[in-house]
Amino acid sequence: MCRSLLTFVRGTRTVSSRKTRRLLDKSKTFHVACGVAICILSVVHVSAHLVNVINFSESYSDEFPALNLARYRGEDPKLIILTTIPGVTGVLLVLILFLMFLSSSHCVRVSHYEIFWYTHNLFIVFYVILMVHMVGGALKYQTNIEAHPPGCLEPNRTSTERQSEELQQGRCREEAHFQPHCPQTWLWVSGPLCLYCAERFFRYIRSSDPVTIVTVIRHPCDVIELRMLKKNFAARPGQYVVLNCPGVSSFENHPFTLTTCPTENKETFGIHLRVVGDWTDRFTQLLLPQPRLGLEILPMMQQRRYPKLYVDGPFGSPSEDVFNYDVSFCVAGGIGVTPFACVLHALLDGWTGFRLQRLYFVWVCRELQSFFWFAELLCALHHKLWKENRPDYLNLKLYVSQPENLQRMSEERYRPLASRLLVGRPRWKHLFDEIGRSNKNKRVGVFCCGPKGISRTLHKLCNSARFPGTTFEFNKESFS
Ligand SMILES: NC(=O)C1=CN([C@@H]2O[C@H](COP(=O)(O)OP(=O)(O)OC[C@H]3O[C@@H](n4cnc5c(N)ncnc54)[C@H](OP(=O)(O)O)[C@@H]3O)[C@@H](O)[C@H]2O)C=CC1
Ligand code: HEM
Repeated sequence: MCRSLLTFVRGTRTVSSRKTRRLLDKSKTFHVACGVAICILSVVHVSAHLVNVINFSESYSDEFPALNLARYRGEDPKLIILTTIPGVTGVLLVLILFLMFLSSSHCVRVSHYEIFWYTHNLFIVFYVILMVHMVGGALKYQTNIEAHPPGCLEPNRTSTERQSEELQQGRCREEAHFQPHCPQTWLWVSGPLCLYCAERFFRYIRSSDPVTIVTVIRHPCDVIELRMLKKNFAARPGQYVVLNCPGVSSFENHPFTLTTCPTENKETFGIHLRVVGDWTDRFTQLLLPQPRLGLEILPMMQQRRYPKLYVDGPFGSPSEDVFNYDVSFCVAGGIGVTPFACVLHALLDGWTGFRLQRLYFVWVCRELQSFFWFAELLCALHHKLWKENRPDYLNLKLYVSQPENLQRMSEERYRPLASRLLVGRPRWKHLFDEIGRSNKNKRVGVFCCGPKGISRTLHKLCNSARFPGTTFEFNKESFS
């Protein structure tokens, strides 16, 4: 989960193979797998120690008192657990893990992300207690094996059986001595924990300066465009940032894909956010207070004062690899267009510098108005490619899924879009067949960002191998 480290690795050319780079997309999945494994193995560990504590109570050893955890034979196992360091810390670890596991379920993360986030940060307490868990010295090993070979008889115990030579051999010279195991947890935990703490410290320092909000634009269908400025901020198309606006909540951080990145000619970077929840709603009210009646020219002293805004990131995502295929097929659903908007801006700035030779771009929206979020950009790129004699570089299709919302894109300047406008949902199989036929023996990168239904359908089609001669490689966008 060291996002900045993963972003750095994704950006360097050290990881050049697509297969290895795709592993970077799986960082969160890998983490969840480890987290679930920790929980399952913790259940095994705890069950074993419950049997263990009963043994400690029932098999109290009079012969070797140092080995006992119970204070006397038959001591209540619950008392042993609640009055020893391994017992108390073990109970706390189970409680923390249980809380983390419950709060990191998908439904909690989708509906109450902050509950997940704050419970998940208990991991710091978890690791500290884990280091203390072993200091109780419950598990011991014998230190004087030579002087007291395991199984030999007490040195000062007379025994009637002391007849045979080998028994005489077996006699030991001193009592058995035992030593607690040295705690080794810190050996396993300190490396990853230091790496992660360094990552969080780096992110804290980097995001401590507020950004300057340069422009706020209201778009159709409840979308707000925000253009910002931040010293030394650099980003690549496809990356995302995490916003924190103390005016809304100091405790909430929300990820948004960049729709424009800083370039040599333009320092600002931008996002498009759809007002769909309480945070975006409150944030939008702070950015654009309710329009006043009529047009008011504010005196200089009352010019717009935007809320303080902090940006953490940028962080990498699969969409960065759109440029690393000869042919890429990008599918956007609604506001899920944001990662590809940045890609289109980069192509507009200069499409010749990339490995990418052809881009199929399908964008599905409920209302026609949504396409106006990036209509200028799409038309500008279309005209540039025609002017530079590569009209086949961009294959664009726009779908309005709710036909009743269909009006006309009547303005002349949007003609390139109007002629590529289709009604209803795309016929994905037909699209794949068309792309497969035009790109025989090619590896096509399929990128999807939007409602889960779309990515599931595309993922299945990519893995269906229905298109002989063309390999479709699925890359699902998510805030990794
Ligand atoms: N970087 C990232 O990870 C980002 C992710 N997103 C995600 O993108 C999504 C976009 O949300 P929103 O703008 O509300 O999208 P909408 O819910 O408005 O859906 C957009 C379009 O997708 C269509 N659609 C839905 N399912 C399918 C399907 N199985 N096959 C074909 N078309 C389908 C809908 O058609 P219909 O009208 O028929 O339902 C609709 O026209 C959100 O879930 C958001 O989380 C957004 C931005 C960035
Ligand atoms: C029990 C099962 C677990 C699940 C399902 C789970 C799930 C997740 C998810 C989905 C994220 C990503 C959050 C995001 O990107 O917004 C995450 C992040 C993280 N998890 Fe877990 N986790 C689990 C257990 C654990 C455990 C046991 C630990 C440590 C003891 C842990 C430590 C972390 C850390 C440090 C992060 C990084 C947060 C960040 O920097 O963004 N997780 N976890």
